[in-house]
Amino acid sequence: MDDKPDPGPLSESSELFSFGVIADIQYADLEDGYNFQGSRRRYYSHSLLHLQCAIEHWNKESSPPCCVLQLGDIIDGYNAQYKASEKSLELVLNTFQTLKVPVHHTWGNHEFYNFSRDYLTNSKLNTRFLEDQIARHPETMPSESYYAYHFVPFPKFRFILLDAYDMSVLGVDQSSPKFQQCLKILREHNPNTELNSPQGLSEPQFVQFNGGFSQEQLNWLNEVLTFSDRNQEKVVIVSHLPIYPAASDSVCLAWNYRDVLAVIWSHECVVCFFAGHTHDGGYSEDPFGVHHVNIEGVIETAPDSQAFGTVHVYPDRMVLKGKGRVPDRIMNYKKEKAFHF
Ligand SMILES: Nc1ncnc2c1ncn2[C@@H]1O[C@H](COP(=O)(O)OP(=O)(O)O)[C@@H](O)[C@H]1O
Repeated sequence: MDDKPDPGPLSESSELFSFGVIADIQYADLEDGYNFQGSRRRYYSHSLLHLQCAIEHWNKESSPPCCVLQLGDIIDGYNAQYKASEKSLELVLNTFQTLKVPVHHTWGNHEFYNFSRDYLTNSKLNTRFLEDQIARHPETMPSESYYAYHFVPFPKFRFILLDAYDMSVLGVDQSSPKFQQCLKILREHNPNTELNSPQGLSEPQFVQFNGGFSQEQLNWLNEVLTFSDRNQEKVVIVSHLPIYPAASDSVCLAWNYRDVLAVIWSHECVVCFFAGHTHDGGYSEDPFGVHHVNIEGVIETAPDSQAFGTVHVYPDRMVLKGKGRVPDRIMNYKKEKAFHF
């Protein structure tokens, strides 16, 4: 199944560590279905078998990954309709229990179709306990009002998990001021009666199934990246929603993707940004040398294929080795920014 050519010559330098990536499992105990347009088949129950295969692969690696990044939408919204949200989540999380390394969970729209933000905060999908704190830098501590944190899986490498539904009408108490504020933003950009429809929009990302980043979260991100720049760290950012138009269907972008890009582009340290949501995947290197990688969704992956990857980290680059429909990618660090160990 993995008969793709090698991703090009690798330099003599040795691998420092690796990590796994997987997106949009969207498990449900249902017959196959289709996406909204009817153009992509969705394999709701087979997605669990895809996850099991990915975990078996990571567990068997001679040099195991340091962790796995689960990019959100772990179970499908249909579970809520069938009152199966908790049962399905338990099944998928029990499968993740067989993984021998930690998993970091990101939250996507389907998390909010099934659960409230409060429920998620108190659930096993909250992996903030895996965060690292920076002593004497309280400005790098995330607030409790969004689900985001950072951690250091290997010296000089910082991973940041972002909350792309910090500003959203999903999962928020409808009587709260935040809900009213988010609904106002959404309505200002989307006059459609059906707020999930991007029809006629000049900014098609303003749909109900997307969300955005609050100024508070962006300020926090800026502080963490400032610390990373100063300490010559390499940074990997993870979010359910993509932020770079050339790597994604425009309907799938975060509402205020430009604001996140502006923060990232004002720093040197960011190597790559991993997202899910766009089930067809995508990749682009932006003009500032940041690699945007959208991982193909498990839910739209046929039983005879696969959709996950392992990223191998070297002193001068990261190499994504994809399985099945996830392509290999070489992500060189910005010029002059390679580590010389
Ligand atoms: N073009 C559209 N017009 C109206 N509703 C839509 C449109 N695209 C998606 N939706 C609705 O938005 C919700 C999320 O869409 P879905 O494709 O299931 O999201 P995801 O890709 O995250 O699985 C669903 O309820 C779907 O019916």
